[in-house]
Amino acid sequence: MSKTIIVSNRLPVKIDATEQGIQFKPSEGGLATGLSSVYKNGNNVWVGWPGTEVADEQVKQVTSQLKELRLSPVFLTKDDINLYYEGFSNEILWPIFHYMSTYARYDDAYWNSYQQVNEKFKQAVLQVAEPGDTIWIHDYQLLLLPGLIRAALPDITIGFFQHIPFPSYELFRLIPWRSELLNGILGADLVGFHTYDDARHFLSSATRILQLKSSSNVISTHSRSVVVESFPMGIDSDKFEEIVHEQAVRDNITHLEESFGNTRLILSIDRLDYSKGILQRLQAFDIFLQNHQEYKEKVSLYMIVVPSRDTVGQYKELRDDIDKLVGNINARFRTNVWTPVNYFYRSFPLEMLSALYCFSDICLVTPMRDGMNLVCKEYVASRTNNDGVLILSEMAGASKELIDALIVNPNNVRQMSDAIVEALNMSADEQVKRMTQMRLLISKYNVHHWVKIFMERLEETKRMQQSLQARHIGNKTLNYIKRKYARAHKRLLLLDYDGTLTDFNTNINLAKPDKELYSLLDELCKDDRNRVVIISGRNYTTLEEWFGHMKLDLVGEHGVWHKLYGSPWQETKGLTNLWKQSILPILNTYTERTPGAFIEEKSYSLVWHYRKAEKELGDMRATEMMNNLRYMVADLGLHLMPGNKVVEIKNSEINKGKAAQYYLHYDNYDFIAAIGDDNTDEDMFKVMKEDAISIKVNSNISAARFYLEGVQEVRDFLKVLPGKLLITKMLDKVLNLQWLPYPGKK
Ligand SMILES: O=P(O)(O)OC[C@H]1O[C@H](O[C@H]2O[C@H](CO)[C@@H](O)[C@H](O)[C@H]2O)[C@H](O)[C@@H](O)[C@@H]1O
Ligand SMILES: O=c1ccn([C@@H]2O[C@H](COP(=O)(O)OP(=O)(O)O)[C@@H](O)[C@H]2O)c(=O)[nH]1
Repeated sequence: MSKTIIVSNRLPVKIDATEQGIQFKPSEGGLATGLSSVYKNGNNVWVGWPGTEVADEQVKQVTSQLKELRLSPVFLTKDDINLYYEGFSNEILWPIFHYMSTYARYDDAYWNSYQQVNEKFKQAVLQVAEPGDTIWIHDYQLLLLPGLIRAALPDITIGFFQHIPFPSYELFRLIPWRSELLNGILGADLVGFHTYDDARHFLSSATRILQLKSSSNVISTHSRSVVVESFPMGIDSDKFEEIVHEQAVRDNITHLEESFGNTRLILSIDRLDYSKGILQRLQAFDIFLQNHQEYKEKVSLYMIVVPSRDTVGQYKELRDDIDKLVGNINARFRTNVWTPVNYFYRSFPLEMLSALYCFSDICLVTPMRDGMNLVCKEYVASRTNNDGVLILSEMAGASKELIDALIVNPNNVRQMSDAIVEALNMSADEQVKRMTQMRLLISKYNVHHWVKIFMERLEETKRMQQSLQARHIGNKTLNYIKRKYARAHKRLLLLDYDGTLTDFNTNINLAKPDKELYSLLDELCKDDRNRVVIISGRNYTTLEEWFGHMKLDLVGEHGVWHKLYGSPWQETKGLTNLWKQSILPILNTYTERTPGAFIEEKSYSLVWHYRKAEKELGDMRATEMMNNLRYMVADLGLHLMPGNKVVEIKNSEINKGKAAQYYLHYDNYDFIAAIGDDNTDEDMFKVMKEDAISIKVNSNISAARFYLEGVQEVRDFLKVLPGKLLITKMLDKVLNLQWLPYPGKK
């Protein structure tokens, strides 16, 4: 039976070495607490670090004890912990991803260790992985792992989920090893984040830094399509609702009632982390106490800070700063019967957390940045009476869902202090109204729902990839096409130029044919059975200059100009270009506003190029321009054609489909191939007969039957097409029989 292998830096349990021997305690932190409800299903396995250095002589025992829990340990040495965990993960990635770039310390030793430890995790996964398994990798400590596993197991299903924010491109690109990290993540089939913004930022970094193409939320890497989406993580809400009724929790609530009497409690729970906004929260509480003497002895802050990463410099400092500020506030406001801030620097068992969630009137969750934040969700799930108020930072992923909380900006300490006053004065009805909405959401979008939709999407992604992969021309398909080619008496080859025969160049005049291209075209033209046509959007003068001397047919400007080999150029009759006077000034205004953009004027079309402009700006301007021109273009009988970093405006009766049709009617061809990479080539694919060899380059979303990755693959394909057949008649029969059904035109 196939299984899911969960991989994260930390296992859901950590080692607690006591005098009685080795024991395991639950790990803190959202990832471990959230996923531990899930991995227990079926025969799933969890691979990760048991949270501390383990002496060599204990490795065997720890491994076998963990194995019983279906946990597979990765042991980290002291150096690994210093350099990979505290160093690269928590002194580079954590601050950058939480928008605190000045905290980052770029160090080659950290990077080397990060690579080595990701490799260690790969080995651990390979030991348990079997064909058919699904591997689900979690978080920023393991960004290289999807790529490493993909290289070892090319067909395995890999999901990757990041629990912390993905920063904007401007932050991410600061990291010296940004390309390696992105390539690592893209080893996955599905990449998930908590919020839409994180997914959008990732797409932007991957396409800009790695120069990859994307269509909506799908990135085309050189060998696969990777889907990027948001999956906001939920909690095990039933668990939090049910535990409220347990005796241990009731006892804890009684103790809290005894200790706090009528004092209203504001709850704050975090790991020690500068991203959690603990100091700013204390400042807000300080302002609240200063400005609202009426709450003296009536309101206390109950603040739990769970020790975390306290060997990292910034965390140590933060701990000292919290100690000081708590001391300062208490020293100034404390009375004989009241402590304003009840501060605990340690972790608590679930039964105590649950009692605190139930007992506290307000939960104050105000991180400066947080991937999701599960504490606020746990508070909501525990409010079985539907009362209580949640004050939530707009910088927490959870704020995108919990819109009925009092939403605050954690940098605005006055606003937070005001929100405390508003919460203390909120009517019971209003509390119930808000809490009921939030509880419905938390219960529906729980952790099981999160796992389900992630896994379903992962399966769907794999199916999509497999169907696209089937269109890629591999050896078997190539043999089939070669056979067809060899048997044919009259062949038609319709070849687009830019992006198909030659790579894109930011300078359009430099995308010239080279020796290799000339020689392969010569080879094809030599055969009298072949009619080779370059069918391009380029103007005819350029085509004449580059190919006029060859035994080729040429089609320029998508069909406006036409030259049969041996005849002069011909122009399509009845076209007008008077419309240019109206359109050109509009294109000029967009060119003025977009550095790098330029206009190409052809005899019957205008092209707005932005290949030299900043990509996002160019895309935005192109969309704006098309919206602006839409009605005018329709009135003038023109067609707007978005392409790869271009928008072309041309007569609506001209397109590559019509140009191709001319050839289809011209003769009776028994082998037809059409190859192109752009939107304009889709018109050509759509008029092809069912048995034609239509091939889309660089994108697998097309009406074409087949797909090739890049110019070099097209060239290699055209080179081997006339070559010797390596298959026997019998094999040919098998291949024909096994041939894929025609995928249908879109
Ligand atoms: O393992 P540690 O270094 O001790 O840190 C604890 C975990 O912190 C982070 O949690 C994140 O995941 C939560 C669940 O998705 C999310 O609510 C929160 O916003 C994140 O900060 C970290 O992502 C984990 O890898 C750590 O184990
Ligand atoms: O003493 C404690 C305090 C908190 N938590 C848990 O730690 C997690 C914190 O997750 P969150 O997403 O809020 O933040 P993270 O620490 O992962 O950044 C929550 O599930 C808490 O219940 C815990 O196990 N023990």
